Amino acid sequence: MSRTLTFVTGNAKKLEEIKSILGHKFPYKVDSVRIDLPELQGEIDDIITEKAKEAAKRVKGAVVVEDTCLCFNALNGLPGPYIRSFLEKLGPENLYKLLDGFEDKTANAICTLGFCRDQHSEVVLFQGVTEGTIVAPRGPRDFGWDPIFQPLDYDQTYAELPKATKNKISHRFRAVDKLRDYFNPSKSDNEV
Ligand SMILES: O=c1[nH]c(=O)c2ncn([C@@H]3O[C@H](COP(=O)(O)OP(=O)(O)OP(=O)(O)O)[C@@H](O)[C@H]3O)c2[nH]1
Ligand SMILES: [Mg+2]
Repeated sequence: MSRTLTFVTGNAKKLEEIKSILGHKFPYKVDSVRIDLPELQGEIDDIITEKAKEAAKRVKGAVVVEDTCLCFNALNGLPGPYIRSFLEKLGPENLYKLLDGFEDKTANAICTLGFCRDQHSEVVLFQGVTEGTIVAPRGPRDFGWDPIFQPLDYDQTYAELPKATKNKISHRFRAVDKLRDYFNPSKSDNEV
C-alpha cells in the first residue's frame, strides 16, 4: 500500500478540518491537491465513487476525496449532494428560509470519503452523519452552512462552536475516524 495519501479537494476549509482531525500521528504522509473535480448527479455512493476514480486517474496514485451533503428531512433529503449550488445561489439566510412552512426543521449533515488506491482499484467508502436542526444563521460566516446547522444536544451552531468541538462531533470527524481506523486499526492518536 502506498505510504502517501493525496486529498483531492477544491475546498480549503474541508482540508483544514481533515488535517486537524487526523492529527500528526496518522501513519501515512498526507498530501493535498487543489482540484475542483466534476460531480455526477444522483446517489451519494455513485457521486463519490466516480469522483475518487477521476481523482486517482489525475493524481496517478492513492487518493481520498470527500463529498458533503446537507439533507433536510422535511424535503426528503434535499438539497443533499446539491448543497453547494443551493448555498451559492441562496446563501445561509435563504437556505434556512427554504424550511418556512415546514414544522420539521431537522437535518442530517453527511460526509462521505472515498479512498482509491489507483484508478483500477475499487473505491472504499467511509461515511459520517451528524444529526441537527436548521436554525436562523448565527455565528461567523467563514464556512458554508455552518451558521444554520445546530447539532442535536447543542445550543450553538457549528459556526458558533469552538473549532475543536465541531471537529469532535461533526459529520467530517465521524467519517475521518472510520478512515483512520481502516489505515491505523490500533488508533493510538485519536485526539483532535
Ligand atoms: O458549513 C459547512 N460546514 C461543513 O462542514 C461543510 N462541508 C462542506 N460544506 C459546504 O457544502 C458544500 C459541499 O459540496 P462538496 O462536498 O461538493 O464540496 P466542494 O465542492 O466545496 O469541495 P470538493 O468537492 O472539491 O471537495 C460546499 O458548498 C461546501 O463549502 C460545508 N459547509
Ligand atoms: Mg464539490
